[in-house]
Amino acid sequence: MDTEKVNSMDFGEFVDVFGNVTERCPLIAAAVWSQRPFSDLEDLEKHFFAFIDALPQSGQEGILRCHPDLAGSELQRGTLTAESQREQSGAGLRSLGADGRLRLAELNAQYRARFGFPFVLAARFSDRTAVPRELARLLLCPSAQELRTALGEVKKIGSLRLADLLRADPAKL
Ligand SMILES: NC(=O)N[C@H]1NC(=O)NC1=O
Repeated sequence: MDTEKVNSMDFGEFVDVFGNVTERCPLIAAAVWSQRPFSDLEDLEKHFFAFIDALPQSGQEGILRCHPDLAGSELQRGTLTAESQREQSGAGLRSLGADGRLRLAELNAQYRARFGFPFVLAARFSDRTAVPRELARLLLCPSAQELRTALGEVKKIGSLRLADLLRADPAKL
């Protein structure tokens, strides 16, 4: 899909296509549509990220809370969004054994209790061994930077999703 195609999309089509660039936050795509025309992928991405950066802390935490747990029950049930299901499955989280799932559930719960939002990590840059290791590491870090770190992961996920969409044939979306 080229930039011209993106710029020609009406509001409904744009939100249908880009609504899950940020997991379960179609409002961001709805706002970004008003910023067209976009010069290229980088420009489009810049608008998504600028929207996130401009939110108050409560909005940024809201974005994090829209993310499903890594290796949570939705992954096992297959009820995640298509993107999330692919990312988590690709990282091998679906094939974790019962012990691995339990350990991650415990770490996810500790993280949520400590920071007040769920642990978010770009699964496509990770795997089932690295996810619990990273979670355990962050639990020992000072909390001041954690919101910024987590939003960095949201942006990595968004970048990869945007790149996939722009590579895709619009007829197959
Ligand atoms: N919690 C969390 O990080 N969820 C996600 N990460 C990712 O790459 N896909 C997700 O659903």
